[in-house]
Amino acid sequence: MEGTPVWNSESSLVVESPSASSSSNTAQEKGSLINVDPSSNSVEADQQHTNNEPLQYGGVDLPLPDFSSRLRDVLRFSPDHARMLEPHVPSPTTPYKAMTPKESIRVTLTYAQSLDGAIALAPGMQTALSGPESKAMTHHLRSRHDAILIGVGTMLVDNPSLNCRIEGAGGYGGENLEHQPIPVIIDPQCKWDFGWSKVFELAQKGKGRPPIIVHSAPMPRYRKIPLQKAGGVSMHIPRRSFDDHRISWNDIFARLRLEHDIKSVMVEGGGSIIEELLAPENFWMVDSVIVTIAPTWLGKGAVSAAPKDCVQGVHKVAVAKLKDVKWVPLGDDVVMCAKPDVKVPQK
Ligand SMILES: NC(=O)c1ccc[n+]([C@@H]2O[C@H](COP(=O)([O-])OP(=O)(O)OC[C@H]3O[C@@H](n4cnc5c(N)ncnc54)[C@H](O)[C@@H]3O)[C@@H](O)[C@H]2O)c1
Ligand SMILES: Nc1nc(=O)c(N)c(NC[C@H](O)[C@H](O)[C@H](O)COP(=O)(O)O)[nH]1
Repeated sequence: MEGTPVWNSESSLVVESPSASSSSNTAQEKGSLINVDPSSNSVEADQQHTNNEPLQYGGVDLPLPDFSSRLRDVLRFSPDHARMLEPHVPSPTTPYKAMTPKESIRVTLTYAQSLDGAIALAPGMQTALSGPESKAMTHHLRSRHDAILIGVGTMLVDNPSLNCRIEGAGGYGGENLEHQPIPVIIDPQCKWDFGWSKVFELAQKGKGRPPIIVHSAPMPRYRKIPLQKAGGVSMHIPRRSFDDHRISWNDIFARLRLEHDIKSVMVEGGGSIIEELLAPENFWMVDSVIVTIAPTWLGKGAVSAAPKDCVQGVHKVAVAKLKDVKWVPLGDDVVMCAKPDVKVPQK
């Protein structure tokens, strides 16, 4: 389809951050980044002088301008909006709800949809739905989670950066890899070629962390070696059973917590992943739902975020419900923040 809007790809930076450093897969409780200017969402870098040669005037060296935090495509999110979202993002005081303390991980399900409940124009198509303000919100959310999780379908279609480009995050004016989430890709059959991805490029540049790939089929050496060389991790989790190719979400979240100390994960899609987590057997694992609704209709044939229907006895019932709902207008979009209205099953 011609003229389909897509999100801008990763920023080529005018000035390299001096502090790119080694990455670690050990997660930490995350604090908040302070973003000072609510009126602006991106900072254009001054392109007039980008190398490290001293500027000269009449044979005299002039002091170099300070570009350290003036990076192209760096995003800002208004502190007022950040405060409104605060009860819906993980913080060290948010109680865990999982079954055992070891399995405790806070899960935020977040995505953008049209007015007809679609997340992309067609299968295999990246579609920009979030406006600039809600895009900045997504990156603010990324800064507040230890990990960001997507399905391989999204990875193959979108080739996303999966890093945090909020001003002050590591590689974007901040130190090391501070506030950069660990990308987690659910890729049961090892289809993703990490070596040719943006995630790889950003990890090499110190602007994002190397990923964890969750798979159930054996990972071939030609995939594993570049992954491990870059500091990434292959996490083998067997599928549920012989006739169910899926991996259990309880296993995925428990292993992320137990083996990598990931205490919070932001699930960004795509369609199949959202549908699975909204299903009654999984929805209790979700702590927070944050959905951006964009003022557009994508039409029939679009990729929907609709879970399988639910029948109790002979009656159809709602699949999933929310409570503590808050609506936050952000630019032309509206963002719904809420908590699942479900009981945690007892073991
Ligand atoms: N609007 C948004 O917020 C948003 C967000 C993300 C993706 N998208 C769009 O969604 C589309 C991709 O969606 P999709 O449904 O094709 O792909 P997906 O990203 O949901 O990935 C699906 C794949 O993940 C794996 N998977 C999922 N659950 C699994 C489980 N329990 N066990 C084992 N493997 C599992 C399977 O291989 C499956 O084929 C793209 O068009 C993308 O642009 C939109
Ligand atoms: N919040 C949101 N609004 C959208 O309009 C849209 N298309 C996505 N899609 C999510 C998906 O994971 C994308 O691939 C990444 O959002 C790409 O963004 P990055 O390169 O990682 O910054 N997400």
